Amino acid sequence: MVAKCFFRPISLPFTSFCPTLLVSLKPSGSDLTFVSQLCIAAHAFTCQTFPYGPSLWKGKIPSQYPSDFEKTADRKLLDQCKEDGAEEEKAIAEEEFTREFGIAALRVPAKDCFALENRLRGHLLNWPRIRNIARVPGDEVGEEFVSLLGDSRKIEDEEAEHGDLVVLDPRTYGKEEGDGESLSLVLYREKLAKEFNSKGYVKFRNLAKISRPKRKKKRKEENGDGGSEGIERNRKNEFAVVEVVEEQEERENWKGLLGDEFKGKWKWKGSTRLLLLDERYAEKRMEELPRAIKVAFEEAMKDNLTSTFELVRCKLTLFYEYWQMNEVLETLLPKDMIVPSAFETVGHIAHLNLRDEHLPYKKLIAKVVLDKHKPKIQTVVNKIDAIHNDYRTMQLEVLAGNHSLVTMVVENGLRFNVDLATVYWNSRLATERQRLLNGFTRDDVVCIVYANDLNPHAVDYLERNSVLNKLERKIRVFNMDGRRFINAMFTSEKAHSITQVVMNLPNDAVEYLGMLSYIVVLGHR
Ligand SMILES: C[S@@+](CC[C@H](N)C(=O)[O-])C[C@H]1O[C@@H](n2cnc3c(N)ncnc32)[C@H](O)[C@@H]1O
Repeated sequence: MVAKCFFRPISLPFTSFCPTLLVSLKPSGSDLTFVSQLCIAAHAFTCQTFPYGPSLWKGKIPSQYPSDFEKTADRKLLDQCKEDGAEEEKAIAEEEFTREFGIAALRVPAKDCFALENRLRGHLLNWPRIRNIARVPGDEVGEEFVSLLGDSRKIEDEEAEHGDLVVLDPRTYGKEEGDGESLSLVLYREKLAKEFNSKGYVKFRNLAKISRPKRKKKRKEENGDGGSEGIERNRKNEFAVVEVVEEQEERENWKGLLGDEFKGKWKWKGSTRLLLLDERYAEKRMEELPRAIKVAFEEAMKDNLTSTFELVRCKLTLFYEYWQMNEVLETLLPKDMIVPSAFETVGHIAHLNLRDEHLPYKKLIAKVVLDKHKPKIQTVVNKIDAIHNDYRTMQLEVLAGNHSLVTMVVENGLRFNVDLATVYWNSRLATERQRLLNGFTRDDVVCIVYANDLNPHAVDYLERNSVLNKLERKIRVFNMDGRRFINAMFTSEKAHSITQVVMNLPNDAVEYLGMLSYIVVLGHR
């Protein structure tokens, strides 16, 4: 089961992703010691055994892909990234992140699945984002079909009524008859078809549905999409697929005859669901399973439901879409490199602060960030220089996604349009802004806010945003140097009504105090 040992400090829980807070990737001296010690502990642990749960290093790579992950196209791509300075947006070979896991499951009647899930919870698969009640194609069977073909008690009644079927039915299910040959499903279906009367499908009306391909599907086939099925078709919308592996062959036979819709219901047992069992039971037989499962099985046997309570082997396939950003990056970046695990978000923009060592891989990192946080994130940028201009705007390089740096931020119920190319914005200040608001008292409430910023773009956005939030009548906007603004305010009669001044220009604000005893900073908002 264990494919490879993988020791990466980033796997430690305290480095987990936080969408709004930019976690520093450079620990301070004392932190570093702490990290190293924990890493050693983590290494010792992973060396002995793989932790519970799915991992790109644990699952089986589907046979059509290279078995040595180190030499995949992505690895070559990385080398290429280094050579060409990561100029192009890199495509990721998503298929190479597909992993298959063998697991066991209980097939149970659909109507009982929630009760059984509750009852057997401790024994079910507990992997992130994987539901332990699984559906497989064809597990839904209409009541008419159950009574028509699936329920053994009803079939017995039918047999008594229609002598021919008594002969045909056992052969359909693969049993030998007098002549030693097993009757094909085609013959069985023909026999059923003879039961139709001239008015139409009175008795077997659902067989009409079976014979007729669905319109939607037909259209798909015309478009050339019809060939892809099973995993390929599912994976467009899903990050994981469960397949029952034991019945593959038989199912294919039924599928050929009756169409996709019925390929999973070859035994006509009625609607069923799969309860995925914990990974440690993957290879176990029924008698080796925990008592709770065996008791549930015995109860089902007593109720004569054995046909819909069985242990089956499954293949759980996880696709690129399943894996988290750090899991994908851990496999893509060089082993000794700390994986960027966090970024700041401003509206639709993810703002990275990459270290120098990441720069050769910046496009690849950005692509993974984009893939893993769509649709909320549409653009990934990296800060390319420290802020050292008066307007405090950042030099940003767009690494992936659309190139628009104009975005909408919602904070404390207010909406702000900002253009990161021309205006300073820092989502991390949201808490500080809230703290300031909390500090105001009833007596501090002023009907008019005097707002000033040196940056004309910031002032432009301030005006737009005050309109956007229907506050334009309560805000007076100025575009002046802070010193002049404060002097002007406090030499006018407006000074009498001002109780608070907020000034968030940390470097210089203190110099603007001038004649004030206490000061507020008014930024571009
Ligand atoms: C740290 S940003 C804060 C922006 C905004 N108030 C906020 O909270 O997001 C500092 C702001 O001070 C403005 N600024 C810089 N020098 C200034 C000056 N001399 N007078 C007035 N505003 C100034 C910058 O344009 C920038 O928007």
